[in-house]
Amino acid sequence: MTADRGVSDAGRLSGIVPEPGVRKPDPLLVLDQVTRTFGGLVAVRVEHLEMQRGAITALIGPNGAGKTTLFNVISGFDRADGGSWSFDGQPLTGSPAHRVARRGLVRTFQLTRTPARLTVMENMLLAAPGQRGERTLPALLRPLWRGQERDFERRADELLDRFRLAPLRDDHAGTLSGGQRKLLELARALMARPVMIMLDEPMAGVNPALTQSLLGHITQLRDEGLTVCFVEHDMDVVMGISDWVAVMADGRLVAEGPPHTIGKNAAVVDAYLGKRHDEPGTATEEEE
Ligand SMILES: Nc1ncnc2c1ncn2[C@@H]1O[C@H](COP(=O)(O)OP(=O)(O)OP(=O)(O)O)[C@@H](O)[C@H]1O
Repeated sequence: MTADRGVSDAGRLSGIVPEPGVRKPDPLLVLDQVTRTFGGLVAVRVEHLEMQRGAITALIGPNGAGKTTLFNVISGFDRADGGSWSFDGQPLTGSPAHRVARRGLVRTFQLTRTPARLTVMENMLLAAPGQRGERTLPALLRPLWRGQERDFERRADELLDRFRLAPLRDDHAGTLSGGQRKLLELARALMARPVMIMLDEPMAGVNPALTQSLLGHITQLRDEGLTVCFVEHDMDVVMGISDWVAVMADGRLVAEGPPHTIGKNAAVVDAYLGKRHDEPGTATEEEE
């Protein structure tokens, strides 16, 4: 996980034509003709989308654009009706969540999934890869398993230190603030040493101070070589940390480009204004 390659992976996006479906110099995740329908509703219909390795890609769009559904499909928490996608050059289409995670693609959820009655450390260990335990492991191998447990605990402690959650190690997750839970969710996602993380609204419900801290952590992870895709409604956050922005509306990819180009893009303006004209705006839209 190092970005020490002369020009960073994210930097290699400069000069790419900002148009939907454009090819990237070193794509890690590639989607083709991905569709997901619910009854008669087409929630996702993405013709082609590439996410650059080592970059932070923001996935934005009005409410109901299909962002979470796309996350669910790719990460194996939902099924697609059609299409294919690959990760690091190998097919990933239709892989269930545990296999997707094993391949190095881990996602977080809009609403955190940190079991409240478990301690922070227990939450971390629950996210360890493999989840090998005494039930599944023959008694003879138990010493090996204990060794693995110690490795996981060491990894968990490193991450809790990194995210300044170490003092809360033995507290129940339920006692954490919304922002601390988001940090824990991020730390949990990193237990498996992923190649890419997909974060669904990582800043939602986080106070401004912790938002800054989370943003710093995400850019630092990118600088270490991690590929990041995140869904976000807060445009300051999107403009602040993303290397590239992909915009969805009505299930389709309607625009993509560097953050500074997106606000001026007619398709993006249409997507948001259309939404605003059709129905009462959301709090986020009204703030813009
Ligand atoms: N399980 C489901 N059953 C039926 N319709 C669904 C389901 N999940 C999503 N949808 C619909 O699919 C469309 C896309 O929803 P999705 O949640 O992916 O949008 P989004 O861009 O993530 O929105 P938001 O920003 O509000 O989270 C919406 O019209 C939504 O109502």
